[in-house]
Amino acid sequence: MLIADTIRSAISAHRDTIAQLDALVPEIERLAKMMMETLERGGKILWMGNGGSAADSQHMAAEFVGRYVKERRGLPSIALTTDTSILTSVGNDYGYDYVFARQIEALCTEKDLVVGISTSGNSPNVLRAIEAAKAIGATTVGWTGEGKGKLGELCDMTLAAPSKVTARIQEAHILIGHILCELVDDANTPD
Ligand SMILES: O=C(CO)[C@@H](O)[C@H](O)[C@H](O)[C@H](O)COP(=O)(O)O
Ligand SMILES: [Zn+2]
Repeated sequence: MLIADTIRSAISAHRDTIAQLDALVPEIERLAKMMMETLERGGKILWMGNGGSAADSQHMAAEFVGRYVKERRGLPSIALTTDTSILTSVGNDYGYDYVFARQIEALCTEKDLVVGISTSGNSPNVLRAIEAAKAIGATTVGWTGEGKGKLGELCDMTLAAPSKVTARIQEAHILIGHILCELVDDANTPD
């Protein structure tokens, strides 16, 4: 394929995926309300994922703790993907499947909302952490691709980006994340 065709093909697939997000408006609105309720009751928002979804987790926690656009108080949110000492010790001593679950056990309360980001919906370390969060009584949310995977069966709610391609799914996830930031900003700033 010509290089320009590869570029156009990626842009076109991205556009198709993003265009289909209109169907998710009610679910995005529902998740925004769940996040606002979590923060109002003194809970925090925890994020996890692997690879690009680890980067998304960190990106989202930074938007909450720092700021998105508007000036507002810092909002409690933690990416479970960042502490290399925890990740390597838990990975080394218990196995990679437990790197997020152990942090959930240590940090999560029933007031919290836990977001597991997995394009396949089947990453074992994310699944184990969601199981741990459910055992604690926290609210659980999955961001997946269109297949939803096992995460879709486990979580209280799932946002399934309408694509089977990891990169396109990730691109939809970060748009959804930014929309959520805007809604949470609006709820935490005076008119
Ligand atoms: O960013 C990408 C691909 O775009 C990769 O790093 C990707 O996130 C990794 O392969 C992940 O391990 C995939 O895991 P998951 O989304 O299926 O849970
Ligand atoms: Zn990627």
